[in-house]
Amino acid sequence: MEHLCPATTLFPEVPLIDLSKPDSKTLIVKACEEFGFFKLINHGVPTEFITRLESEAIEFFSLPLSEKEKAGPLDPFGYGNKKIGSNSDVGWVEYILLTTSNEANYQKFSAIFGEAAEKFRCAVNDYVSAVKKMAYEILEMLADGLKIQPRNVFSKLLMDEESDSVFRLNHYPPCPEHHQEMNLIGFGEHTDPQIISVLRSNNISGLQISLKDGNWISIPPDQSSFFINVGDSLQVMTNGRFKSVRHRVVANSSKSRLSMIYFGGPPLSEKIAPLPSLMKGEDSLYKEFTWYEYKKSAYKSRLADNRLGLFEKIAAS
Ligand SMILES: C=C1C[C@]23C[C@@]1(O)CC[C@H]2[C@@]12CC[C@H](O)[C@@](C)(C(=O)O1)[C@H]2[C@@H]3C(=O)O
Ligand SMILES: O=C(O)CCC(=O)C(=O)O
Ligand SMILES: [Fe+2]
Repeated sequence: MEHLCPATTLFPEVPLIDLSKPDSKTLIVKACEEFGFFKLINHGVPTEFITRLESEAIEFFSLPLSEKEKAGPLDPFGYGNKKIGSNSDVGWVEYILLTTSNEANYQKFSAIFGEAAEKFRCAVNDYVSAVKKMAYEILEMLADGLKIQPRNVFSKLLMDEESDSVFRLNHYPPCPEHHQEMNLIGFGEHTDPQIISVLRSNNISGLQISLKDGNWISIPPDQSSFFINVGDSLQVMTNGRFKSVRHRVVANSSKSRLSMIYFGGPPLSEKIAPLPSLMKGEDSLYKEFTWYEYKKSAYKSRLADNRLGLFEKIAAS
């Protein structure tokens, strides 16, 4: 099990974006360049969708393990416990992974919940639809802030019917005492492979992000806000101008953390390459690849690996 370096105590403020303010598109660009991460308020996602999904998730994670396991094994969707991915990564976490594009996932849940599965499905659908809309808006503000056209250059990839997006519910149970001196990892450090991730958690701490200088900072939780991560694909599309943020979750000693994350990805056939309008005579830092190729390689990697390294023209040191 991984040991953690302590998070620094002196840290810069994580950018706070108020979607209702007119200057937010410039601030979003700055946040994506400096941190690859920001906190979002006045987001427009109805609180009712958030609380309904949260109670459905609590209900599910409170079931006996033998019941929850009926929604497994991960293939790669369904219920997972401690194992993350298929390459020996583990964390103090249990979770549900779902595609956002087809309903096949839910068959596993019908087997356990019967008719109650429909309630769960509706709660996920309402929440994901609202969060997607907000993600489109952010991506369009990013295009405006970068002064590139068309303004749907990023958002159209998530809007596409073939968009390969994922939704995840993570539950981090309190970490038992005999594990505490291990400084237990809930979810090990990594970057998200997709374009953008939209994270919402309950009021329990644990999320940390890595700054450019390699120091880790703890992100105070806020259940009424969202946290946005730049993913590897957006890093490539901006030719490295935006950085995908390394982040991790530390297990809490006494309370359960619950998070819900929408990972907005492009269609599998999409070429992921720097946008010509952002290159201004520069060379691409990356070799050409499709999202399918990147994803295939990502799923063979360990959680903490630098997955983009393989696709950089000058190999990462
Ligand atoms: C170890 C792994 C888990 C992961 C697939 C991978 O091989 C490397 C990337 C991991 C990650 C991180 C962000 C998301 O949580 C996730 C669903 C994704 O798309 O990439 C996970 C993958 C997973 O848990 O299956
Ligand atoms: O659960 C969290 O707060 C973050 C988890 C995460 O980074 C992920 O699932 O990719
Ligand atoms: Fe992540």
